[in-house]
Amino acid sequence: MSEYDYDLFTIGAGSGGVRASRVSAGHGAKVAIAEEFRVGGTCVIRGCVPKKMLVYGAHFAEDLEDCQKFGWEIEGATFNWKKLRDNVLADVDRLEGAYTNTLESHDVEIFKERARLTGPHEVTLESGRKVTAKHILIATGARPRMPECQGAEHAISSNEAFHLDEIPKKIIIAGGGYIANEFAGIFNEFGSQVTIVNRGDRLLRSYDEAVRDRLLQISMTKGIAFKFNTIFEYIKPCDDGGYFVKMSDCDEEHVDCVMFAVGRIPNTEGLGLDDVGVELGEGGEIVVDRFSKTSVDHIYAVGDVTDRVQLTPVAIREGQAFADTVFGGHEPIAVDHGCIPSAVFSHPPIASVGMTEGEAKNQLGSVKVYQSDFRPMKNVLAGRNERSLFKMICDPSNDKIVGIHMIAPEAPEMMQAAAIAVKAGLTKADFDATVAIHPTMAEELVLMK
Ligand SMILES: Cc1cc2nc3c(=O)[nH]c(=O)nc-3n(C[C@H](O)[C@H](O)[C@H](O)COP(=O)(O)OP(=O)(O)OC[C@H]3O[C@@H](n4cnc5c(N)ncnc54)[C@H](O)[C@@H]3O)c2cc1C
Ligand SMILES: NC(=O)c1ccc[n+]([C@@H]2O[C@H](COP(=O)([O-])OP(=O)(O)OC[C@H]3O[C@@H](n4cnc5c(N)ncnc54)[C@H](O)[C@@H]3O)[C@@H](O)[C@H]2O)c1
Repeated sequence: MSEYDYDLFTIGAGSGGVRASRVSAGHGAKVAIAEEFRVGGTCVIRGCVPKKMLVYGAHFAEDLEDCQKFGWEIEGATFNWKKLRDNVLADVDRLEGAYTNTLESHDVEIFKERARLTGPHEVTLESGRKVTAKHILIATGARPRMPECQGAEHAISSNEAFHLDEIPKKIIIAGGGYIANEFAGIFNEFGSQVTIVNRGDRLLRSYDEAVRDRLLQISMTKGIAFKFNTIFEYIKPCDDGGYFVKMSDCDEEHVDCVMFAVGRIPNTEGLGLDDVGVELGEGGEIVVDRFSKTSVDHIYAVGDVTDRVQLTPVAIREGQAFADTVFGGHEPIAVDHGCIPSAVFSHPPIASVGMTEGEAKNQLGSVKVYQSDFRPMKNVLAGRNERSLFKMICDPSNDKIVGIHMIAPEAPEMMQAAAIAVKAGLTKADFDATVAIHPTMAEELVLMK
């Protein structure tokens, strides 16, 4: 008999926590998990999944415009936001059920309540119940950061964007990263007048400059407005509805909605981490080693709460590696955080793997850049004046590809395959040796000059 109630207690049933718990249970561990909101976490409930469905929904606006050049007559087509919203939310309910079933079918006990540490091996649940575990995994994710300005409480975050009663006629989105650009595309396609307000001077800081510039130019052509180096002074409710917003160096504006998308803060407050000696970093994130172990030997942390790379597939890998390391009888497994492909589901989307041209120049000194700047065939017939851009960055000393960057329809779908080649260390010559699939956009990958 173990001296503990469980071999593993996981706090947070999101991407990282669910994977870690299910796999640990599969390895034979007795596992329980606590979730204070909904099983599935950010990605499933109010992140990647419902966001991508809205991106699909929004894209029909352009398809309906473009299809007319392809002979379709669509008179009378209208958009019903509430129908889309409710269908998306219903699918989220379905997915929550599927995640719950997965845990239950692996005999993971689910506590649908908040949990916190009250001793090195003790977890106390909201209901007051105390349980003990040999190992504890913190997988509590992150939450939207809400900047401090007068009236900030009137703004929404991405959490609320999925539940709006109406699409705002006019919306200001603060931020310039993933969420701001994705939701700007969504709201713009649904007919909102969108302004992105960024504190800094550039969008999507970690992406290649040429690709970022292309998104900015296309977004502006679509009607999205941008303000850079601008900060909020106040947000005041207006008696007739909506809000008056004052930003630095701008006149007061009236909008229906303000959304903050200025980064996410790790959920570490009120967890009792200090009391048991778990070290936190400057941003409140849990400090971990290569194996996701915290400063306390039997306490681990994975996913956004560690603020390494805030992406679902990374949280899942960290959860899997933890489970295999602690309960799978493997040698300790460290997740490789190098060369992680990523995408921004803007309109059009961006996708990237490896170093940007700037990063490669800093690291390698000189680089060889190949490029393809083209108008996709579908856009030509549709009369849509939107050009796509592919960039390949190579190390001139050995021809190895160190980065690929794209902005194009379906760029994330193409990038997943291209990223395998970059991760495997292939060269420009390997791409040149591959016959194109014609006519596709992806063929530009093997035809870059
Ligand atoms: C709008 C949006 C869009 C996104 N789109 C993408 C995308 O397209 N691709 C991508 O890869 N990533 C995307 N992300 C990021 C992705 O969602 C996260 O990186 C991922 O969900 C992190 O997983 P996690 O397990 O660390 O945390 P989470 O999934 O956030 O799970 C943490 C869970 O812990 C629970 N919890 C917190 N504290 C406690 C407590 N004390 N007790 C009990 N439960 C607790 C929370 O309720 C939550 O369910 C997006 C994020 C957002 C916000
Ligand atoms: N497609 C995806 O994979 C995807 C989608 C959404 C979110 N995510 C993850 O979630 C994380 C959080 O997304 P995010 O968009 O909130 O953050 P982000 O880190 O991508 O971008 C934050 C932006 O806000 C700006 N900013 C900061 N403070 C500001 C202020 N007070 N006023 C105006 N602008 C301000 C920053 O300059 C930056 O451009 C991302 O880093 C990403 O890891 C991923």
